[in-house]
Amino acid sequence: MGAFVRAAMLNYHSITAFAPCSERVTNRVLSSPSWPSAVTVNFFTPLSPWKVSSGQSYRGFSREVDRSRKSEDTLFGNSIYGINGPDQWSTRNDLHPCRALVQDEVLSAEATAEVIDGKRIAEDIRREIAQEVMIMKDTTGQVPGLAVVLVGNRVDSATYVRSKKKACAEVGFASYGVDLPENSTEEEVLNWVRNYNDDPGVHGILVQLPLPKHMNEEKVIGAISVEKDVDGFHPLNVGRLVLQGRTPLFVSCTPKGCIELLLRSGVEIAGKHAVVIGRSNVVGTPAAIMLQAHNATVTVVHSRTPNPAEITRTADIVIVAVGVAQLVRGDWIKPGAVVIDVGMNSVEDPTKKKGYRLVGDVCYPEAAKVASKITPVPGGVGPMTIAMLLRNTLDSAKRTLKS
Ligand SMILES: Nc1nc(=O)c2c([nH]1)NC[C@@H]1CN(c3ccc(C(=O)N[C@@H](CCC(=O)O)C(=O)O)cc3)C=[N+]21
Repeated sequence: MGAFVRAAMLNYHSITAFAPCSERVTNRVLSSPSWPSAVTVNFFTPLSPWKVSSGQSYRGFSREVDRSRKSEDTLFGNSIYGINGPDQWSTRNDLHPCRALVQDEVLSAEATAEVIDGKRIAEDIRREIAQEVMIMKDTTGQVPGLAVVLVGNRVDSATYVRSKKKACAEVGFASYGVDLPENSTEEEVLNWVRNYNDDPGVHGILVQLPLPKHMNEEKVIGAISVEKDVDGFHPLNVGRLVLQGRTPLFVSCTPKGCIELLLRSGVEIAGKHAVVIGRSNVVGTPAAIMLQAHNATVTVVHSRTPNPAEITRTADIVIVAVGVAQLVRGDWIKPGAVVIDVGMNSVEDPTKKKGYRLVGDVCYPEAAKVASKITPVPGGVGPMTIAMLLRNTLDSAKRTLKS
């Protein structure tokens, strides 16, 4: 072990390593019993596009590591499969007033973009679904059933689950579900999943994410029957989405909702340059694959992209899903581009009754002056996510009843 590593180890809560030694170093340090159970590991590669200097806050691959979790080994895999690390966007800490940094012509322009009304489009889809459910009930005596597994007491999760159940009731679905306490075991959650897997009245199973920290999400999602994975999160459905010609049974609801918004707003996708900002499993990555399948040329911009604004400015279609309030400014958008904002960030707002309001990942007042079409937050992608969940559940029921 070199002097550098020894020096790093003196600081018991943080370790910095330079690839390619990082995996060896971190594993060695973390397996040492003298280390506290949680440490922060920073590692840098020769490709890191920023400089490291002591005492300065830097954007390294910094990660809280809990040694009690076995499956976290992959966090340190700087391998041919890629460099693992969290996505941390460096932005100004305070919510900017949405105007300071853009050019004068953007500031003085009118908001000319057509608003893509996700709420209205989602209502149309729900009406179509309700119609089909009525026919199904008349002809087979059965209706689609959705089971929602909620674990823990996150207020936002409880709200989402409530709106999903309400949406189910409105279109005539049967709704099943269980609310488990925060301290439930993974085995209990798995048992509920298996129970719904075997229940012929259940056509779709949704395990609300995130799960409590002591559970392995991958394992729980993997336990959902592929035929009932209406979230499209099961690795088999994801794999089939990626492989050309292998149609997945279900596709993740949020990116599916984005594509549906584009199609129903008359936006041509084929031949266009689409930029997807964000590379998550649930939105960015599947959205990029789906745009490609619609013959767009796709660029993925992420937290390590050195010039995100410049690249995004070349896009005809922009889908943003990073979870950073108002990251995308008006001057990131090419005049006439179509902007789909997946972000849902709650920011303090004393003028509101609740004390907060929702903003997207796009600075809407700026972007609406440059784009030709744009989705609002709320009332854009959010309602479409729920509509696509209902659509997936209906498709699942149709598939079962046919076979
Ligand atoms: N297994 C799983 N599947 C999910 O699909 C899933 C999940 N876990 N965990 C959490 C996220 C989040 N999510 C939303 C769905 C609808 C709105 C929505 O309808 N939003 C409205 C209202 C927002 C409001 O006013 O609070 C809107 O944007 O207009 C938002 C967020 C699904 N998620």
